[in-house]
Amino acid sequence: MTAIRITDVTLRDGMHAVRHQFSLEDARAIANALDATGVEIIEASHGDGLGGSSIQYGFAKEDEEAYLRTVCESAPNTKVAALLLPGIGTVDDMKRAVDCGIRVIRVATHSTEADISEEHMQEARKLGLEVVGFLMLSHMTPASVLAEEAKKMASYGAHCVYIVDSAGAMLMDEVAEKVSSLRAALPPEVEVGFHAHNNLGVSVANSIEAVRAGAVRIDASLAGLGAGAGNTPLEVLVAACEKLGIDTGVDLYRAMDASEDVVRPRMPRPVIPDRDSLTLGYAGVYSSFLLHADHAAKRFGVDARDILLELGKRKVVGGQEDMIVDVAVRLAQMHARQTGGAIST
Ligand SMILES: C[C@H](O)CC(=O)C(=O)O
Ligand SMILES: [Mn+2]
Repeated sequence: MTAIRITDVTLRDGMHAVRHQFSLEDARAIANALDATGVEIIEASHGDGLGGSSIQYGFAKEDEEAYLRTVCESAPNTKVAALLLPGIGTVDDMKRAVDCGIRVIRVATHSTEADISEEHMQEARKLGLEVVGFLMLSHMTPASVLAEEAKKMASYGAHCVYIVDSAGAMLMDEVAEKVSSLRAALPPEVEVGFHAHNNLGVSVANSIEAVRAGAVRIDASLAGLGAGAGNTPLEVLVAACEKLGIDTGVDLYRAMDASEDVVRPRMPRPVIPDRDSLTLGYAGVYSSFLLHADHAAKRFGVDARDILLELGKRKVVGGQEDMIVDVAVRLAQMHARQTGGAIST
């Protein structure tokens, strides 16, 4: 029987969907419920990883250490992971996270920039952490280049490297091609993982396709809570895997109950492919730009879809959040020129 290892990202990617406003009480309740499901790893941190709480990415409600400690204490049977984007989070942030109890670090870079993960991965290995590489916005990068980037991460000490569909822009054939390319390029002891966003409504299908192509680690979140139209819904993935004879180690009823009773009541808006989140997948834009684009659209009186389409054309990557306002202002100026009106701010 095929077996996969699931990492739940409700308390990290889900933070984007709640503007990083989970309280310690929310963290406790969700971590507790996840612990009971049997999921192997829970990722927790600001949506943009350690050190992400800032004017650029949005301030978190709670202090980072208090948040991590709460999750670790509330999930005693589960390994806790933190995300780290070099340049946002530092080696010191990682050491503090280890003091709080994390056992896995996931180091994320743009899919052509694995080299900036070297220092963080080597330090993580010295700290005895399980090390995962995260190649973000993988839809922008050809399979052969992703394989070379993944090999760099493996040489820095990664135990696993992920294809990350940050924009939810990939369909099944592309997932199969890119996951197989990593599987063929990496040493057998280095695992391949897959992280989906549901912007085109195919996160579960893509995740299954990834497993068929050789991925053994898959990300998911309760009720799909995550950036854009969310991540692969954990409970749906588990049900689909059971039907296909894929062992996830997760209790289906407990995952359903955690989703329904603990996470859905905490969702400020439905996490679905609506007109704006669908545009992310269609245009190939980083899912965590959604709420920033919605905010800029309201502020400058333009359509969020026009902002996202323009960002897609410009191939904007994570860290360029300030471009969202830039594009919104330009669209508003264009509109004002055409109608003879003024720009609202
Ligand atoms: C920082 C991003 O939210 C990481 C991630 O989950 C993705 O790229 O997708
Ligand atoms: Mn994500």
